[in-house]
Amino acid sequence: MTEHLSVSMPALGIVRLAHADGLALPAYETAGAAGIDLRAAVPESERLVLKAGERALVPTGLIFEIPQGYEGQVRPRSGLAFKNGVTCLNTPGTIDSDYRGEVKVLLINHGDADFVIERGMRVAQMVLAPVVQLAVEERNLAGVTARGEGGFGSTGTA
Ligand SMILES: O=c1ccn([C@H]2C[C@H](O)[C@@H](COP(=O)(O)OP(=O)(O)OP(=O)(O)O)O2)c(=O)[nH]1
Ligand SMILES: [Mg+2]
Repeated sequence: MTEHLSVSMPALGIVRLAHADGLALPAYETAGAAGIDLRAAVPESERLVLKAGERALVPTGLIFEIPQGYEGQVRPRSGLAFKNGVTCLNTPGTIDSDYRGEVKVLLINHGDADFVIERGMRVAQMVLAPVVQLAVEERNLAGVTARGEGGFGSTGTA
């Protein structure tokens, strides 16, 4: 499902760790999908049970080489959130382009039943997005604007 992608775009590199052997690599499930789904690389024999209210770091068994100038955003899957109350606690999780560790998904079970994570289950999705880095400068005063200090609903609701 990547034939339509521009060849001028840099590729996302993926290095598979031993515990992801046999799992499908993340891929765009449809031509217009924003994210690639991340699969749980938990051992077949030791299903991960996320009790109601519990959180867990779910291994993907993958190291990503994200091109410089991009980030990975780990986001929940709406199906898991709607059906099971299972979501990413730190959404969107930030994957830095210079991170070379295993990507993990921080799931939390907000539902009222145990949630069993099986090997290969698609537990989250990762959206690649461009990022800008700006120089950081300390200043004595901030410039005047019409908004000023107004915020947190200052413009009303209607
Ligand atoms: O859901 C996530 C979020 C982060 N990470 C990894 C990749 C990321 O590049 C790194 C650091 O993430 P972040 O900057 O959000 O965490 P931190 O608490 O600021 O840690 P650090 O001090 O290592 O930056 O942890 C994941 O594997 N999954
Ligand atoms: Mg950080």
